[in-house]
Amino acid sequence: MDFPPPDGRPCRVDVGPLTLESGEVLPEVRLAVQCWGRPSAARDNVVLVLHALTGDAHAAGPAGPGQPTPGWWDGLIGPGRAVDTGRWCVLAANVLGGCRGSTGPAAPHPDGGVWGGRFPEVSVRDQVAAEAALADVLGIGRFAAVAGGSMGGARALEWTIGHPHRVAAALVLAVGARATADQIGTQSTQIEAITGDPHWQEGNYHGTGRAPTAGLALARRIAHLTYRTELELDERFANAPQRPGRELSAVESYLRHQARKLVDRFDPSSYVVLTRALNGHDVGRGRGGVDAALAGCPVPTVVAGIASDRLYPLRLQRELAEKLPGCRELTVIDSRQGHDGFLTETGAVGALLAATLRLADG
Ligand SMILES: CC(=O)SCCNC(=O)CCNC(=O)[C@H](O)C(C)(C)COP(=O)(O)OP(=O)(O)OC[C@H]1O[C@@H](n2cnc3c(N)ncnc32)[C@H](O)[C@@H]1OP(=O)(O)O
Ligand SMILES: N[C@@H](CCO)C(=O)O
Repeated sequence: MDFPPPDGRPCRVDVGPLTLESGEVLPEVRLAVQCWGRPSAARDNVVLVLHALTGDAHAAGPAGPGQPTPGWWDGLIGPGRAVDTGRWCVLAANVLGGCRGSTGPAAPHPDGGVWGGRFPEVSVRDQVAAEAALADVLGIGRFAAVAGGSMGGARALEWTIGHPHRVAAALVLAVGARATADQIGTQSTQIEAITGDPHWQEGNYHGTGRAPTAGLALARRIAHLTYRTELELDERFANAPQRPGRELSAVESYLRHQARKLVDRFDPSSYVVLTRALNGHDVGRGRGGVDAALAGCPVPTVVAGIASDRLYPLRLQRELAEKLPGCRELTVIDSRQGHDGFLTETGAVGALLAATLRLADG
């Protein structure tokens, strides 16, 4: 098949059927893809960038019609940028289970309806298997690099452990080897906010005119608090009201705004499917445990975390750096923005990408 256009134009790629970790088979998997720069004849200069929970294939470029957010690593990808598209070809795909063009609960079922509540549970490993099938279809034997933060970091790590021969170098950012009790605790609370919404309808709400948007809004508010820091929020909002004399606090207004923006661009059942996948993230599953899985991974890797990240604290990246034989450096990003630093700290993330590509150059 032809490679996606080099100017970031969205396209969809059929990657065929996929057998999931659970044994269930998804009969037709399609991934929404964007690409910047041209692949070499050998297709050995392709860098796979992996988005986080609510991201999509739009890693670079502005927001626009049909594209509600600017690229999540915009500023890092392009001519002369950290990932120089004069040299590298950058590929991004919306994750399996997502709602931005890839096969997921809001996508068409082969019977002509919508998957809805019939969409099976997928794991981070299944998501990587779908990306590996995409690489097969596009004729990419080995990525020059895979890179991602948060859920994108979980997939980057799964790539290096599950498909080490297909990755020359990796950036694993703001993630750990498995979900922690704290993450599962807050994330399962978010899931319940959605599935407990009277409009949830067992996930079969598409086309009914009623969707669990109140649940999704609540989930995002809970999540957003875990993405930022106590200090940042207090410095920005303290205990101020949104308007003098009004009851609504500024931080509440801010969280409502974040929630509204997500509700406008994201499907609640995708949020549930992807959050469940994150809750099940565990590189040690079926591989003799975390230590054995990490010890068997030779891929040259840059590991990084954010000092103020309370969702994926630094101890998790320290563990990765200690136990991954291929880890070349552990970088700590100093940011007041907590977990979201993997999106907002452009300068530091650019340096990490540059370091990863130096590893790819051998
Ligand atoms: C994984 C992915 O990559 S997904 C694609 C990109 N990510 C997202 O869109 C995820 C959702 N957004 C975010 O998580 C964050 O906005 C980030 C990480 C992208 C950016 O963070 P920051 O630049 O620090 O933005 P911040 O958290 O301050 O939010 C700014 C918004 O809050 C609004 N805001 C600030 N204070 C208030 C308030 N008191 N009341 C209401 N709204 C407020 C601002 O007007 C601004 O609105 P806008 O985004 O509509 O322009
Ligand atoms: N802000 C990010 C954080 C999750 O890692 C997102 O919405 O995907």
